[in-house]
Amino acid sequence: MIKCDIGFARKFIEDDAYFKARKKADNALDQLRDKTGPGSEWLGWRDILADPNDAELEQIGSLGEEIRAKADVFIVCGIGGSYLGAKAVIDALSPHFGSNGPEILFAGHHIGGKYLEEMLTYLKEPKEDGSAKNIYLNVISKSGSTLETALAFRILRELLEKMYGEDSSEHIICTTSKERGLLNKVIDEKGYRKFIIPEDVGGRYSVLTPVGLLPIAVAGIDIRTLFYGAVSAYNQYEDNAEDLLEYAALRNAIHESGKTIDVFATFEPELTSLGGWIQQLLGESEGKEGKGIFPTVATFSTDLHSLGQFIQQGQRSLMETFIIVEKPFSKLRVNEIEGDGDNLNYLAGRSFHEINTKAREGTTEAHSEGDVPIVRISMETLNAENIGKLIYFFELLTGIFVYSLGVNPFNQPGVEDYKKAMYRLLGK
Ligand SMILES: O=P(O)(O)OC[C@H]1O[C@H](O)[C@H](O)[C@@H](O)[C@@H]1O
Repeated sequence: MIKCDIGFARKFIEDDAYFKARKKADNALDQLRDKTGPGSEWLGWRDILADPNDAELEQIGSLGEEIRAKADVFIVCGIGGSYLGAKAVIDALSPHFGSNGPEILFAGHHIGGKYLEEMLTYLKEPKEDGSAKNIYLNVISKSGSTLETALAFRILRELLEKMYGEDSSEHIICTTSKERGLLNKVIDEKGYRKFIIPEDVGGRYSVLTPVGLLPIAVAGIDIRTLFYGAVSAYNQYEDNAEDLLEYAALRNAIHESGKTIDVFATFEPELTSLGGWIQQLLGESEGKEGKGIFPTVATFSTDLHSLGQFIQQGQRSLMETFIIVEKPFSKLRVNEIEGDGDNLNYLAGRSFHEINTKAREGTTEAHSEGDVPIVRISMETLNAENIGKLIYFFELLTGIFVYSLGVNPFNQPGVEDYKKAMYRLLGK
């Protein structure tokens, strides 16, 4: 179960304001369930959990295994919702160093030429035994026309065609919409394998579709456990969404009170990328019509040594949301040394988990005293099931909170503005 504790934040909000916001949250949940809110044609992220497609999970799982067995390198080519979810889950559940399967690289998520150039060089370099790397490429784009992704795909596709000739179609898997978009033209031409992104699931809500699931499976993570974690959260909140309603109401009341920034912070470096996924999910959903609380991401205690000063004493425009793992997932303890030259023997025998927990408790105390409302979201252990639950927790929270602001959570009209200006400047 995902726990949500608003206790450290609730005291910053008057009862009247909270109960008013709570009413809005209750109505927002009704709108989601009855499909009566704006953008209700985009609620497929709920439907896929209400009626799981086991055959597709099986198919993605076995392709993931096949690629794991064959590939040295697997490239995820996508941007925004087409890579952030996969990266979040993979980083949360994979080893930091070394690899237990193909090396997973990301491309198509920016226009940095040096990065792509160096990637090409790296891909062409032989392995230690002198043989060529076996490379697989998963291009992921619902629209098929996103410039960053399309450009990287063009460059990488050329390399794979040079390396594998006719067989290159074996090495390229496309994840895109059923019929729309330019990628479908290329798929028809070249015969690439294809996975479909349901029309009614927007990019930032798509991690539990083939968009996220194939890369996650290639990383060796059990996608069924992940997916069914989300399914159990779905069932739980269909039954009782009290926690989420409280959190959405509180966030709404904090928004009303004029706070403009929510720092999504974790004390576990494994969860930094999860912050990136939450940032898009909430940010693109709520940031419209002059409304929203800007979601930003921090990893503590690292960033307490850079952003901590501002959070403690800078402009009081902040709230924080801590993402917590309760149980230790490392055994490391502090060793005792003779002479205690570094004065750390007082910690000897204690685990890093305990020290990290004290850092979190100390931060909660200090930031609360600095008038920063803190919400604590926690899972008991870091595993695929709980990450699945957390994914649905934040998807549903986003839907409820953004509807309670009176905003459509499922479009992103503002993103087009930079694209239009860029295309004009490029002479498209
Ligand atoms: O999957 P794609 O169509 O390439 O879209 C990738 C991303 O870019 C867009 O500009 C949107 O703002 C995002 O919501 C989306 O996730």
